[in-house]
Amino acid sequence: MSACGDDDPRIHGIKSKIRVVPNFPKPGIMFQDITTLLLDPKAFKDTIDLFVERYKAKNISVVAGIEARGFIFGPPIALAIGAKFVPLRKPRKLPAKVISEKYILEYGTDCLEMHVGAVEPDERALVVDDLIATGGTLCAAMNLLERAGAEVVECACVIELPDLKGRERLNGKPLYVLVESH
Ligand SMILES: O=P(O)(O)OC[C@H]1O[C@H](OP(=O)(O)OP(=O)(O)O)[C@H](O)[C@@H]1O
Ligand SMILES: Nc1ncnc2[nH]cnc12
Repeated sequence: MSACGDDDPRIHGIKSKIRVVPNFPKPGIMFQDITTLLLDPKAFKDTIDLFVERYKAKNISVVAGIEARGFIFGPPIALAIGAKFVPLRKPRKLPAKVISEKYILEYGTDCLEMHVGAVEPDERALVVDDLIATGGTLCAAMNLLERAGAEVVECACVIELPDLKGRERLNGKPLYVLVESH
């Protein structure tokens, strides 16, 4: 599911504020830079509002945000829909007992961790990040939540790189994005 096909006038404004930086952090990568979106209060608010409108009546109790850029978009969504926010962090950042999931990136490998006890069995979870590329990060995030017994209702990203076919790694779990970049 994507809002790209919608005729919501806010989508064009959001897309226009995402800066594309060629060859960062490696040759051949077209880096989608959301820091320029954050510089525009209307485009940033429109981004949050679109997610809040979609999720406010879906009975979601936990928004899980992926380090680092999911920490920008996840908390305002969580506050607006009345859900708790759970950070999914890179290794050795969380101080208490964690569960971990390794994954492969477009440009390397990494691991996500979640605090044990942050999520209760049967909670309804939304996973938030800025971008889906290969889908490895979202897949690891969903695995963490499901290992804790939560139901992942949907994943939500600002940007999808559809050419990398990340959706195919989500095992049929719905993904909602605002803009696509080819
Ligand atoms: O779909 P995938 O191929 O898994 O890639 C998507 C992930 O890559 C980026 O994060 P990155 O790992 O660069 O970390 P950062 O946000 O800490 O810079 C992005 O913010 C996503 O989390
Ligand atoms: N092209 C890209 N731009 C920004 N973040 C990314 N994460 C993985 N691929 C990316």
